[in-house]
Amino acid sequence: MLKFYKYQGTGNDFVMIDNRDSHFPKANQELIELLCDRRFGIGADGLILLENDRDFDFKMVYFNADGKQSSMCGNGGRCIVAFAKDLGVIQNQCRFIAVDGEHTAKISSEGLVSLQMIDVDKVHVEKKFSFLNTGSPHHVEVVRELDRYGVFVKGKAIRESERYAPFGTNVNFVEQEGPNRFRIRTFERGVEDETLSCGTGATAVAIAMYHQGKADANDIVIEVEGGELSISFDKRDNTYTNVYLTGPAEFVFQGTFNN
Ligand SMILES: N[C@@H](CCC[C@H](N)C(=O)O)C(=O)O
Repeated sequence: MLKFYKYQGTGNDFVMIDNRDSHFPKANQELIELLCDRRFGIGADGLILLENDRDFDFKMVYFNADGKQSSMCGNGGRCIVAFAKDLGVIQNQCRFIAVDGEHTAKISSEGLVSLQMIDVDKVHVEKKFSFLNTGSPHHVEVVRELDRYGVFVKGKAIRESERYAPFGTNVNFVEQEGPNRFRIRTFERGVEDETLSCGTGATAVAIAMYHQGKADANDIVIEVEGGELSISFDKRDNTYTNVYLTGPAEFVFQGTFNN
């Protein structure tokens, strides 16, 4: 019997496992895929292990719904902070280690989790899109009529295109809603579908829009299908630093899985 917890951050949902005693068989890709399966398992966009680390409050190990370990997950990072607090591992602030390095985070009195993301020193800008890495790789493209946009078909084609082979990319389609406010829809690598939110994606869009002069504040609101995220940063010598991703991260339910 496997004890699990389910969390979500703006609709990006995760199976959380307290793996401080190292009991979880993390090489078992089929099991992780099954746990994330929405019909035969618990259902989630990804699975996250909370583990002990000698130098940090905890370690985050992230797997996409396809069962493979992947790059950083921003919403998952915010959710594991809420999970660590619920387990009593931390109080309202922490320092943890993930695949892309060290992260700090704070939980506000309203329960919003603010997660420091990696610095970004490269934004590749083309006429029709931009590409940057915010812990995970992101293609960012401004489109019209986002509501009716073919996110699945167009996102999948870009994700699988020669340009991003062999590793692929996440794909964000963006529409400006107002000054320093954007709405996005994201096709996620490893889920191979549109998700309701992507934290590293929202961060990438905020930085890409600022970088191209479509935003002029260093605090940007990103509306995602599952809610609202805000991204703040400083720009120094062409590097985006003190990048913070802020939004809700909530416990949904817990249970045991018969494996
Ligand atoms: N949902 C995530 C991104 C997770 C990683 C991504 N699917 C990848 O493999 O690149 C987020 O909130 O950042």
